[in-house]
Amino acid sequence: TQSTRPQRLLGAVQKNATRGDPRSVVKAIDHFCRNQEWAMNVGDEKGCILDSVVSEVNPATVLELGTYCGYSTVRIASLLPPHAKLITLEFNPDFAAIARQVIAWAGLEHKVQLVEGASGDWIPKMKEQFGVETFDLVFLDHWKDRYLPDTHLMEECGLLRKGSVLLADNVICPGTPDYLEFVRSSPRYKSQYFKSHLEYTKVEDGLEKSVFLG
Ligand SMILES: O=C(NCCO)c1cc(-c2ccc(F)cc2)cc(O)c1O
Ligand SMILES: [Mg+2]
Repeated sequence: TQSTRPQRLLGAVQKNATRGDPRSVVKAIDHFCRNQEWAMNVGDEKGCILDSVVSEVNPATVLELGTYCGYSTVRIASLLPPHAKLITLEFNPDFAAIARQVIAWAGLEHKVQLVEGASGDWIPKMKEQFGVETFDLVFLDHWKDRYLPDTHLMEECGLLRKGSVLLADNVICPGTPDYLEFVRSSPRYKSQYFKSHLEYTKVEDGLEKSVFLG
C-alpha cells in the first residue's frame, strides 16, 4: 500500500535527525522538503521570522492552529521557557498521528498538548479543558478561511489579553484576505507585515503579526 507524504516526511526525520534534538528535526524536514517533496510546513525562511517573534514574546502560553506534521510546533516548543505550554490543534487525524511522532522524536512531548478536532469546537472549551486563562501567542496556520472567524471566537471567549500576539502564516499565499483586511483596519489590533516567501519556493508570502490592544 502507498505511503502518504506525511509518512515519508516522518521517515526522513527518523532516518536523518537525532532523537531529542529539535534543531536536527527541523533541519531534516527542511532538507526533505527542499530535495525530495514539497510540504506545507512554515519552512526555514518564515521559520526564522517565527523564531524571532517567539523569542521576543517569550510566551508562557501558546496556541497553534494547524499542526500538520509538527514542524512549527517543534520550532516554537524548542524556544519556550521551562514551564511554558503549547496547545496545538489539528483537524486531520492522519496529520495528527504523524505530528505526535515528530514531536516525540524531538523530545518535546512534555511541552506540547496536541488536540485533534475542529478549532471552532475546541476554542470555546480551552479554559475549562486545559485551564488556560489567555494566550500570550497564537500561531495561525490552519484553514485560511478559518483565521478570521477563529480570531473573533478567541476574542469572544476571552482568550486574548492586552498585548496578546497573533502571528498568521500564508497571508499572501494561499492568502487570507478577509483576515488581513480585519486586523489591518481594526482599531483593536496593531498589525505588521513580515515579507517572505512561500516555504521552499520563490513565490511571495509573508507573516502578519498583530498585537491585540484589548
Ligand atoms: O492549507 C494550508 N494549511 C492548513 C492545512 O494544514 C497551507 C497551504 C499551503 C499551500 C498549499 C498549496 C499551494 F500551492 C500553496 C500553498 C501553504 C501553507 O503554508 C499552508 O499552511
Ligand atoms: Mg502555512
